[in-house]
Amino acid sequence: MSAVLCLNAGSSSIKFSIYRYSNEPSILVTGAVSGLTADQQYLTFTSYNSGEVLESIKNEKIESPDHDSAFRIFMEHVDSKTGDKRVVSFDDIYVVCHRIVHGGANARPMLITEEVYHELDVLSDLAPLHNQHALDIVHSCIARLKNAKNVAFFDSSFHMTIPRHIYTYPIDLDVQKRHQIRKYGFHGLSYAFIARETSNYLNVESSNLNIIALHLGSGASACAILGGKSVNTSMGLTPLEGLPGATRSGSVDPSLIFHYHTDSSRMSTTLSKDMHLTVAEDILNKKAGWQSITGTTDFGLITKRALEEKDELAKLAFDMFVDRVSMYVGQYWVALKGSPAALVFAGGIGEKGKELRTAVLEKVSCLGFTLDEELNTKATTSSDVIVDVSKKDAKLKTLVIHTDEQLQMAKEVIALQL
Ligand SMILES: Nc1ncnc2c1ncn2[C@@H]1O[C@H](COP(=O)(O)OP(=O)(O)O)[C@@H](O)[C@H]1O
Ligand SMILES: CC(=O)OP(=O)(O)O
Ligand SMILES: [Mg+2]
Repeated sequence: MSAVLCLNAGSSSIKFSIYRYSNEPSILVTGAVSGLTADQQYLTFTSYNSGEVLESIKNEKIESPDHDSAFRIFMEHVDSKTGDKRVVSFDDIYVVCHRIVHGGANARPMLITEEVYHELDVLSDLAPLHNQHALDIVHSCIARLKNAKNVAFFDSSFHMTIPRHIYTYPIDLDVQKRHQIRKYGFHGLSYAFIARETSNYLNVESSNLNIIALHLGSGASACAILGGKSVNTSMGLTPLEGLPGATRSGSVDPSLIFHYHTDSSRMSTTLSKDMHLTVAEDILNKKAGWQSITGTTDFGLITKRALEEKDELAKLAFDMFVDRVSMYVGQYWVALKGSPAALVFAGGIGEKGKELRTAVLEKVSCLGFTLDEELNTKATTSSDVIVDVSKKDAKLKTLVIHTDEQLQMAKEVIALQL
């Protein structure tokens, strides 16, 4: 048997899937380790035999300090037998697909050679919560799966269709050119998955598909898709721009950092003159976001505290997120000339956060989007890839899509016959 291993190193989780290598990839093993930015990590793991569940572990508490150790734990499970059966052996793995968040201006997947590895290593600074973790895993795969090819899939590739006046920043053009500074955008594998699934669901040719897509997880972004292509997205040079995340500030006034001083009651740029730029970057990427307001990275918990326990700071974080997300829906409504066919929610929060969807829909209902509360509740636990949560006969659809970056990579690698 020939198999494809797909690895998706997110900022707070790592997701893994192994498929049989065939025209329509069929699932053999899938799993995730979540909570990598929290005190406790959880493992989920399911293996299948001809579509039937063979072994299932749900949210088992584990200790995993980083992405690479989570990957090792997953591989130990793959290697262990259930009864006398092993669903897939390491020797079966023919190709490993790695989700690499920052791929520079590369529009296509690349076979990872030593040269490509170093090229990606250089980009690590531009995705400080992602690229290095993914590259550590590439390293482990090269050492452990000696027969397998390693292919890099870039989250930024999907956005290479964004027009120049949108991807250009209003700063010195020579500097931008010299340092390849531009809006790149991320979550592209998820948006490619969403675009394909929505186009099938709505029975609209991909070249006619206009949607606003929201990928809301530990990192959150919005994307305007016009004619099946990304024409704008909220993340930028790095995944820091745009919406706030679990530990990321999202867009703030760039001067704010010069006034950021925890030990002084006075505001002055001279007080922060000793703040090194990497410290600033660290604060905005790792010590900001809703964790800095509420003390937790768990948006499910924030929602519960905000709406059930009436916790003031949780409510503040919740309302801030709803505000920022709704503003992008408005902005992209204009980008799509008022003609999107659907608003799509995806990512950990987009898929599980029914309260968040309700709150965002309240804000954007003036545009014509609707939400059926019963379907909204069902969507969170549904195993369907797409759940239509709009009201009956709504012209504009509101959809929840259980996005799957691993399956997107598997389909692409098989189509490319890599
Ligand atoms: N019931 C829930 N309601 C809202 N958010 C949730 C819920 N369960 C999990 N989440 C959030 O989903 C996020 C993880 O999203 P995910 O897209 O899986 O992760 P990553 O960004 O690491 O890829 C976490 O911030 C978590 O708090
Ligand atoms: C790009 C990004 O922020 O990804 P994730 O949400 O998986 O951390
Ligand atoms: Mg993710």
